[in-house]
Amino acid sequence: MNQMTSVTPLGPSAMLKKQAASVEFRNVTKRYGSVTAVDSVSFVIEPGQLVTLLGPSGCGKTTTLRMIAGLEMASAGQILIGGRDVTNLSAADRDVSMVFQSYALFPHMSVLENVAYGPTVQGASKKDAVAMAMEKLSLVGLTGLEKRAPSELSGGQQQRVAVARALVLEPQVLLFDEPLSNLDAKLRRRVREDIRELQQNLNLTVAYVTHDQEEALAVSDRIIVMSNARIAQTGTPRELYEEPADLFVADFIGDANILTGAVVDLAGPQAHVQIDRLRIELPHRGVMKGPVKLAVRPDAIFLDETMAQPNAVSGTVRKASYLGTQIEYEVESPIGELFVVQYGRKEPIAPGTPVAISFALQRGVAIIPGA
Ligand SMILES: Nc1ncnc2c1ncn2[C@@H]1O[C@H](COP(=O)(O)OP(=O)(O)OP(=O)(O)O)[C@@H](O)[C@H]1O
Repeated sequence: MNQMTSVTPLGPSAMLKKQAASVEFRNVTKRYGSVTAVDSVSFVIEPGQLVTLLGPSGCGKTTTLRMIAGLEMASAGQILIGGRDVTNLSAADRDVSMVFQSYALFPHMSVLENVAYGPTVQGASKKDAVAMAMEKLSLVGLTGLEKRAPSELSGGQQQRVAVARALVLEPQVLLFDEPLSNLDAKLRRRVREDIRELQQNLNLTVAYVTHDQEEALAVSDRIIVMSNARIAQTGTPRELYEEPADLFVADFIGDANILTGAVVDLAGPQAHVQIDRLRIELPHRGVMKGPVKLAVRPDAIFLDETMAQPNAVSGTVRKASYLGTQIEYEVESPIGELFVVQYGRKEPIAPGTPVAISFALQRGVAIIPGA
C-alpha cells in the first residue's frame, strides 16, 4: 500500500480553496475471495459534515474508508464524490486525502519537508510548496517546529503533522483511520477536539473511522454504525443514543439495560408498555402489541429509598461505587439486574437497601422495534 498520506494530485487549481464535497455510496459491496467485507452499503455524507464509521473489529469500516480513498476498489455498486462517479478512478484521481493510523511520516525528513512533500511531488515550485506547508502547519498549531524531525515530536504533534500533510493539497474530502489510537487517553480527548474544531472551521467533509463509541459521539455530525459488513443504523449521535434501531446499536452506543416488557395498548403515536408493575408511555416507533425489548440508559433509572412511588418496581441495591461526579449502582429487581448511574452530590445508597425503581420517561428509554 502507498503509505503517503495524500492520495491527491496537485491540479492547476490546487492553490485555490476547494468546496467541501459530498460522498455517496450506492449499494457498494467489497469482496475478498469468499469474504464479503462490505455488503451492499448505501449512505450519503453531506458536504462539510464529519461522519464516523463506527463498529466492532472486522465489521468493514476500514474497507469502507479505503474505498472512498480509492485504495480498494468496489466489487459492486457506485461511489460518488461531489456528485462525480469515482467508482473506477484511481486514488490519485479522487481529490481525497487520508490520515493513517500510523501517521506514516517520513522519518528522515523535517516536519516542513514532510508537509511540503506532496505539493513538491505534484509539481509545485519549492517556494509555493513551502508556503502551502507553512500555512497548514500554522493551522494545526505547529509553527516553530518546522525544522524538527518526526522523532523529536510528541505523539500528538506527530499526529498534527499527519493532518497538515493531508490538508496541504486541500482535498475535497479528508479521511481519518483511527487517528487517536496511538495516543494516550488524556491526549486523545484533546486531539479529537482539535480535529473537530479544524473540520468545522475549514468546513471540511470528513469520514472518520473508530471503534470507540465515546469518540464517535463526541466528534460526529452523523454516525454510521456498522455490524457484519452492513449498516446497522445511521443517525446523529443523539438519535443513535436515544432511538437505537436494534439491540446491537443499543448495546454498542453507550451503556444500556435491555429489559423485556409488553406493549399492552397503542394510543396514537404512543405505546403503553408494561414492565412488571411499571407502566410507561413511549413513542411506539412501529411496534405492535405484544412482547418488546426496551433499552434503558443507566441515568434514566431513578432509585428512591422511601418506597412511596405509586408507579415503581421494588428492588435492592447490591453494589454502589462512588466515582466523584457520579455514583454507579447494581440493583437487583424483578425486571432484571440493573446498571444505574446517578449524578450529583449525594451520599451513596448502601448495599442491601430496598429501593423503588422508576424511569425517566422523557429520554433515555427506547423501544426496540421487532425485538
Ligand atoms: N485484504 C484483505 N483480504 C481478505 N480479507 C480482508 C482484507 N481486508 C479486510 N478483510 C476482511 O474484511 C472484513 C472487514 O475488514 P475491515 O478491516 O474493513 O474491518 P474493520 O471494521 O475496519 O476492523 P478493525 O477495526 O479491526 O480494523 C474482515 O473480516 C477482514 O478480515
